Amino acid sequence: MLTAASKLEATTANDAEQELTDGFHLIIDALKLNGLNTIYGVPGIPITDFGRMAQAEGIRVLSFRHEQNAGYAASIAGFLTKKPGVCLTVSAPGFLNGLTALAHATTNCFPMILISGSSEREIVDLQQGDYEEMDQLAVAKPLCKAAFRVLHAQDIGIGVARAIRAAVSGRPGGVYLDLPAKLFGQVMNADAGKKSLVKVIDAAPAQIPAPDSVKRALDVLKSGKKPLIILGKGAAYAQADDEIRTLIEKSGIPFLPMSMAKGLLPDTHPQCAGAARSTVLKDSDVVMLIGARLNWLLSHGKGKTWGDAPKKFIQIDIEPKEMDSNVEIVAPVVGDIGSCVSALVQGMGSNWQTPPADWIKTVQTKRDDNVAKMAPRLMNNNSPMDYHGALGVLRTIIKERPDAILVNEGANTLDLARGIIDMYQPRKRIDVGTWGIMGIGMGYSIAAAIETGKPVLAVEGDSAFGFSGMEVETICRYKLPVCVVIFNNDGIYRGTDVNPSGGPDVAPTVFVKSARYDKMMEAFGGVGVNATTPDELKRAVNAAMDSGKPTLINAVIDPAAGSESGRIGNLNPQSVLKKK
Ligand SMILES: CC(C)(COP(=O)(O)OP(=O)(O)OC[C@H]1O[C@@H](n2cnc3c(N)ncnc32)[C@H](O)[C@@H]1OP(=O)(O)O)[C@@H](O)C(=O)NCCC(=O)NCCSC(=O)C(=O)O
Repeated sequence: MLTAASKLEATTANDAEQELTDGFHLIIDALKLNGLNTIYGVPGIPITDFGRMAQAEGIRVLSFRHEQNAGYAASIAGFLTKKPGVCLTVSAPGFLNGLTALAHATTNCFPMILISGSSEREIVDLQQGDYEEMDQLAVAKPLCKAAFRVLHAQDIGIGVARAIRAAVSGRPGGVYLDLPAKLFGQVMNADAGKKSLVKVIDAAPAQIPAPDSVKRALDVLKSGKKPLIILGKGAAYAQADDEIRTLIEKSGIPFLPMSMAKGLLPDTHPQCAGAARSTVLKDSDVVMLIGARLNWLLSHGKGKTWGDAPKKFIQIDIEPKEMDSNVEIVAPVVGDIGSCVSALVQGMGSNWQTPPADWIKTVQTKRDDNVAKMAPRLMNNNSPMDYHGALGVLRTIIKERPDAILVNEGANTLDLARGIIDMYQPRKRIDVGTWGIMGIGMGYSIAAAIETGKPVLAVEGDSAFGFSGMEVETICRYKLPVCVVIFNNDGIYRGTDVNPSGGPDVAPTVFVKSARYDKMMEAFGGVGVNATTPDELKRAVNAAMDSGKPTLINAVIDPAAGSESGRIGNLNPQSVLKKK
């Protein structure tokens, strides 16, 4: 509805006044009607006024410095809330910047809607050279789950409803909503406009698994002498935390969390096999995947990682096409994770046999060995720091503040932090996801602070931070409780590579030596700290988490620390320094 200040009035033939609305307000009303009250975006033609009006109407509008970061923010907002995160961009270049995040959301199965202004259809279709001309709908289509264009104000309600339903139902993903500039100004009768809006009922309906499939899965699980459960980020997304915990504990089966599923049950849980990863993948005989895909992160379910022992896979996923995508799935269970896990728990009955004691013992021994081997390395107070000394401090801080959100990206910084920092609560670790992408850091941090109200600790490689670093201004502008720690070892993987040609340029993996990223934060009124020892790092992070002030800590890491194997993972926390 129009505000008093912006009411548009028209005079009918008999001089009676008729209340009108327009495209701007219909879009705002449609979003609000469906509980979408936050927009992440970058203003500009033709959506600047839209952002202003949305803010005036009570939507939280967060302006970023680059659309890709706003898009990543929207994507992770979708993961954290199960509602589509909304990103708003300008035409062509802004749209393209946001598109990377939309594709990322689709790949990661996060619900997100990219709303983009676009130039005039008539001119675009005749390719007459409009301002920022591009057939955005056609470009977006292959990169998202669904794409819609709304041409008439009376269709806005349906367009927004379809976008929401497409984003969250079934396997969630990214949706593109194309709004040509002319649509915003289209005027229509306010009553008719209101009636044209659609409140989406039951946007992501429960998908109950077939009873036969549940029985089959339980029969296979029961047959295992060395069973394993793998939890993926789909399990974290489902917000079926209690059901999942019950399943794991009732079954007595060791579980391996993928990185964004860490904390669904604490990493310190006696059944957690995170620190016995190689052993459980190689030696297990029955593997139940819950919201995890057999993609590159699980070596496609075959090869050396999985050892020679024959395996039977059970898979729980909402998407039937996921089954048999890499190896044979002997017991597919198709449905939403909450419904599937509840059905499995019910089917287990009251006299479920926990796995043989020797399997449990093997897993526990391996885990305890790995944890014990790593422990002394986390205690050093070296200067410059190594990864273990610095991460040892952060591990303790997260243990003491288990509800903080940990954002993590980088190569070595990612691979080592994943293993070293234990998580205790669901959906507290957000990271590079399915693509192993660089650049999510500041967008994720901003959305995590906005959506959860919790303190955020972003642990960033110096290279990874560079992709979204300008958003520290956004963090300061909105006074968000985000503490960014940059593991600064002067380069990508490490800062000591040399130019083999002997020429004047530094090696492609090397950055400015001894850079002071903390000064960036100070430039915008935040707190900047240069930390050269684990003790200094600990003090600075604790101060930031206590104060909630935007803080950036330049953690000075030995430039020779780090390994190139970080680029594909498989970096053992115990061996990184030996590999350099
Ligand atoms: C799929 C993977 C989890 C597999 O990695 P692995 O190294 O095999 O496993 P992990 O990291 O989980 O564990 C390594 C070892 O540490 C052990 N481990 C795990 N946790 C612990 C704790 N808490 N204590 C002690 N030991 C531990 C674990 O059992 C393994 O030992 P053992 O059991 O003894 O083997 C990883 O490859 C991954 O997530 N990769 C994503 C990488 C990524 O996205 N990179 C961004 C691209 S960077 C980029 O763009 C670029 O560089 O270019």
